[in-house]
Amino acid sequence: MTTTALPAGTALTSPLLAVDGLTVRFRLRDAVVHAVTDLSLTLRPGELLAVVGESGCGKSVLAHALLGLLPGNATVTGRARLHAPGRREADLIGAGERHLARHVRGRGVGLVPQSPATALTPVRTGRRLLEETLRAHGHTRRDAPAAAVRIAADVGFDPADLDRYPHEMSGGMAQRLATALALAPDPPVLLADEPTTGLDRPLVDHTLDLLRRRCDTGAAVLLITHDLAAARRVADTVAVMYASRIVEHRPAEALFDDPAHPYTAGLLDALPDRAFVPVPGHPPRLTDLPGGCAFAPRCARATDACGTLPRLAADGTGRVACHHPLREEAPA
Ligand SMILES: Nc1ncnc2c1ncn2[C@@H]1O[C@H](COP(=O)(O)OP(=O)(O)OP(=O)(O)O)[C@@H](O)[C@H]1O
Repeated sequence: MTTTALPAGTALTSPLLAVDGLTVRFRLRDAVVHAVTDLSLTLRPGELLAVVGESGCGKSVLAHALLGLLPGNATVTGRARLHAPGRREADLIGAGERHLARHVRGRGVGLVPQSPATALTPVRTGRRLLEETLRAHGHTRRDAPAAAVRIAADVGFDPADLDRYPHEMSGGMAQRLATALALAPDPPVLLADEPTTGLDRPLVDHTLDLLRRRCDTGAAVLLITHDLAAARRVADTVAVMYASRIVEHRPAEALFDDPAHPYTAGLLDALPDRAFVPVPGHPPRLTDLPGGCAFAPRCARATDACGTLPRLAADGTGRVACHHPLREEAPA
């Protein structure tokens, strides 16, 4: 298992969430999908960690593994522990469904799902969904209605639309309702999986600022996003995933100004306000990963050394898994 090095600049408080060596495999009839491999990270109070990477690299599976939401063909190994203030430490991987449902999902770790339209119960209005969630988490029958209106307004959902059913909502409205539902129990850790999908620019910024404010009051957010501009706007730390593994992890400013992994540099070069050149080639199939560095076939810096798997090693400000990193610092 990889040791979790703390990116420099991260506060030295105890983590709310500590993930160590998390690995997820899906069994298919004639293959195994390597969806998440030996993934270690911590999330501290006040930290907004953005997890970025191309489609299919394992970001959503990571979030679902932490909440015990994977289907029956998944095997999950490794450790993930939630240390919420004032509560008993929870083992997210070893805990049974009953414990996760009662004590972890919602109140300990909230999830803004990637496809809210399919996650929302279709036969209840937005108001009913929100009020029921609030009442399940300590609000009284009397104060839940006002709290529902307040939370809806906070996420930019017009309270006048709360009596709509999910199928009467646009994708963006469903997205905001899903965010309101995840925030209603006030969880210390929030996993937000592409929470700005379907929103126009002002609402994207509104949602990102809302997540930032949660962290500023001591909660922690793991933001899964394709949108590097979003990560740059609000993240304290960024973990870049490639083909199921973290390949770089460091404070956002250092990562955006001075990336070490050629893949990170490629993602940044693809931004419209930079070179606007996509990373050449395609990610490998997760059923057929090479033994060495999975990025090597797309990497201009690859050499024979890349035939062996690079270790995710600490460097000056964070961690990188590369035999030929772009930064000056020698691995620590
Ligand atoms: N139930 C499943 N059975 C088999 N493979 C699965 C299953 N669920 C996910 N996968 C595979 O796991 C890999 C990681 O998927 P994941 O949804 O985490 O990607 P992602 O990085 O979140 O991508 P996106 O940004 O497109 O959502 C993909 O190859 C996906 O096809």
